Amino acid sequence: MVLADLTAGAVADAERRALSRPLADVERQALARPAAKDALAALAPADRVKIIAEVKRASPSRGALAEIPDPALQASLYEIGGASAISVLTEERRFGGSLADLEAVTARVSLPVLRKDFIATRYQVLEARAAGADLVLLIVAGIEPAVLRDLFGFITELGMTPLVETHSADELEAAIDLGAPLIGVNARDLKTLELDRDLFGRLVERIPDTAIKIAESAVLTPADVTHYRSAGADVVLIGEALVTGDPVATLKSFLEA
Ligand SMILES: O=P(O)(O)OC[C@@H](O)[C@@H](O)c1c[nH]c2ccccc12
Repeated sequence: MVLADLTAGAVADAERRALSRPLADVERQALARPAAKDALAALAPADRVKIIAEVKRASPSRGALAEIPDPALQASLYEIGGASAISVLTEERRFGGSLADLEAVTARVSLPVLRKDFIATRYQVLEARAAGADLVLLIVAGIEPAVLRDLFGFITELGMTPLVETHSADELEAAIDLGAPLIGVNARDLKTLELDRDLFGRLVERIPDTAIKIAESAVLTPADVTHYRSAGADVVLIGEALVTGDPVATLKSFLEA
């Protein structure tokens, strides 16, 4: 199962980092950071669709996408192009990301930044804040309910915003039970890597209007943005199209869709 392997790998990598950077140190660095940015304000529903633009080098389903020698430059182009928030993939093994990428991006942009990884421990959450992240992804299918609840509370306590990702009606129920303010529906099933572009449209009516509705994955054209927007997405999260094309021009065409 891809998702279980990705999560186990990400946790093992974090445990390895913890040998040279103990939790107490990361915690001190996390607490020394200026307050996290207000992601809910940045992503609040508006009369136009909003975009979370992702720094993404590769993925298990799509292989290598782009080298991105300067992730901070990539993110600053997203900011210029009109993105409302930035996502940085920090998973190393299959997505080619790193915490260094996250730190470089948070140092450069003024938009809220999401740590996109397979988060299953408090240590990883502290790493995110220590690197300047404002949001942290939690994948419902990737962690036990008790861990999901604990990490959701911990992220919130640290002043960050959890983005709770779902891929089924049951997972959506779990996100709603938590009171998640940002709910994502990923078109990609992280257990099989299959894509279901219509999943968002089927699940969206179950999401309460108190939550911000985010459609994730598989946006390659302006028509894909329109597809999610007309289904009810407040926000779309886009990676591949922005790293393989001109980021500013692509964002512009998506925002005008
Ligand atoms: O590159 P795309 O198809 O535009 O997708 C971006 C984003 O949705 C995808 O990277 C993603 C969504 N949820 C995830 C969870 C883990 C890793 C990656 C993801």
